[in-house]
Parts: sequence; C-alpha cells; structure tokens
Amino acid sequence: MATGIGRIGIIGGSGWLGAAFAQAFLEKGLVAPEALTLSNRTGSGPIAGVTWTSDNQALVERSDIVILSVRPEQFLDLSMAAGDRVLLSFMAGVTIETLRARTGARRIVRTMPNAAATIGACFTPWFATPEVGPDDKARVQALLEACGSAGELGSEDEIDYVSGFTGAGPALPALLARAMIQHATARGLPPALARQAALSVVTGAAQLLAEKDADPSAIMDALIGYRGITAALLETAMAGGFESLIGTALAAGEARAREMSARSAGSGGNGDA
Ligand SMILES: NC(=O)C1=CN([C@@H]2O[C@H](COP(=O)(O)OP(=O)(O)OC[C@H]3O[C@@H](n4cnc5c(N)ncnc54)[C@H](O)[C@@H]3O)[C@@H](O)[C@H]2O)C=CC1
Ligand SMILES: O=C(O)[C@@H]1CCC=N1
Repeated sequence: MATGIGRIGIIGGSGWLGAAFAQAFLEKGLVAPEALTLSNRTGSGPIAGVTWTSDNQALVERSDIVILSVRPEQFLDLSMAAGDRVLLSFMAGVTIETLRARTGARRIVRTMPNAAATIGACFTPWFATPEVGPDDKARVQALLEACGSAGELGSEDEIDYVSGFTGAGPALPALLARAMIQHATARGLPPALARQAALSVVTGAAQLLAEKDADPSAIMDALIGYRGITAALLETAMAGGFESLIGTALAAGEARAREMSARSAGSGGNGDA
C-alpha cells in the first residue's frame, strides 16, 4: 500500500498479458509482492513472492483492484462477485454491460493492451464507467503505464475500434516484415540476410517515428522529395490501395470485436453471488 495503488489481483496471472503486467508491477515497485494476488486454474505459477490461488473469489477478497486477464470464452465459465472493487478488464469483446451482469461490479474499466506489454512498449487505451472517480482513474493510469503508456478514451464504443488498432500490437508490422522477407528471398537474397534487413527496417528504421513531434506524412514527403527510389515505392503502394486496405482491415477488426461483444452479452449473471 506504500504507493497508494492498493492491493491488486490478476485473474489469469500466468497468461501472456497477466504475467507481463504482474512482473512490471513488481519490477517498477508499484505493487509489493505481498499486495499482489494472481490466479490461474492450477493455483501456482512462476512469479515468486506473490500469493497464487485457483479461487477467484478469494483473490477478489484480497484485492482493491481486480484485473481480468482471461480469454473472453474462459470468462463465461468464471464465477466471481466483485462487490465494490474496481474491475479492470483486458478482455476483447466483453462489454461493460456483460461485466456488470456477470460480476456485479459498478466501477469498471475496459482496457486494450497488446503483446508489447512484455517489453514495456504497449500503449493501452482505456474507458471507465462514471462510477470510477479521479483517484481510481489515476491508479488505473499508473498501473497501465507500468508496461508502457496509456490514455483514456471518451466512449466504450471506441474500445471495439482500438481492439484491432492497438490491440493487435505487432501483428500488422509482422505482416509487413513477412511480405518484405518473402519478396527479398524470392528475388534471391539469402534468407537470413533478408530477414535481418526487413526486421531492421520494421523495428529499427521505424523508430524514427517515435521521435518527438515525428509526423508520418512529413517523413514520407521528405523521402518522396528525392523523386527517386522511395518515391517509386511509396507511390506504387498508395496507388495500389495500401492505405484503403489497411482501413478495410481495421474495420474488419472492429466488426469482429462487435460480434464478440454481442456473443458474450446476455450470457447470464452471477454478480449477486
Ligand atoms: N495477448 C494479446 O496480445 C492481447 C490479449 N488481449 C486480451 O487479454 C486477455 C488475456 O489474453 P492472454 O494473456 O493473451 O491470454 P492467455 O491465454 O495467455 O492467458 C489467459 C490465462 O487465464 C488463465 N485462466 C483461464 N481460466 C481461468 C479461470 N477460470 N480462473 C483463473 N485463471 C484462468 C489461463 O490459465 C491463462 O493463464 C484476453 O481476453 C484477450 O482478449 C487484449 C489485447 C491483446
Ligand atoms: O485478437 C484478439 O482477439 C486479441 C484481442 C485484441 C488483440 N488480440
């Protein structure tokens, strides 16, 4: 409690995201080991010094903020009553209405981290119900910043959109890298060199976009200004519909998030348990 964050419980604490955030809370000194409870189905896991349990209700009783980090379909088999705790969900496609119906929580925060949480490079957008006050919002922001950065959204609707936009994390850059590797290899470059070259562009050169005040359009314009090779490459990609295809893909991600939300809705409740 030294930091004022309170006691934290993570349901699904040995999963990809659950473990990444648990490790980060401990490494950053945000949560003391004795204030951190993690659950999974076996009640044991690789993070030392914390409390492990398979009893999610016991985790809730030991926590001020409960993080739900199981898969959406696993949530439908999960039974717990949140009482007055802040409930912070990492789950895609599980709405506030469903979270409320199934856990009884009023103070709910939906978030959308991504796989880069494991390396502290995750931007996590979040949306909170009106019952979440300013102090709790500050705690949520601090917890999410343990794995990178975070920002509040204006509506729950936007969570479905960012589920593909940021939630997919490395997926679109991985597709770009794979396309470059495949092309270079087919062109005859040694596969290992093609891989090294493509990853250096996607993970190295792209770091220029992380510079303060970096503007993707300005970087493109500067390179197109040479009227040489990069101009030929970018103009061909744009004329071929690269940007509109990205838009179509993002819309498909949003549509899938909405389908998942509709499926999980009306799945019954145990919030008074
Ligand atoms: N992995 C990713 O890149 C992203 C994941 N998400 C969301 O985060 C959530 C977690 O995803 P991952 O960490 O990737 O999944 P994961 O499969 O790695 O972890 C889920 C964990 O929950 C545990 N679990 C299952 N049922 C349980 C129960 N009844 N009680 C306690 N623990 C239980 C499992 O043992 C496992 O450790 C998902 O809902 C997903 O939609 C959101 C954005 C990105
Ligand atoms: O693809 C998924 O369903 C998970 C949630 C958002 C990103 N990854």
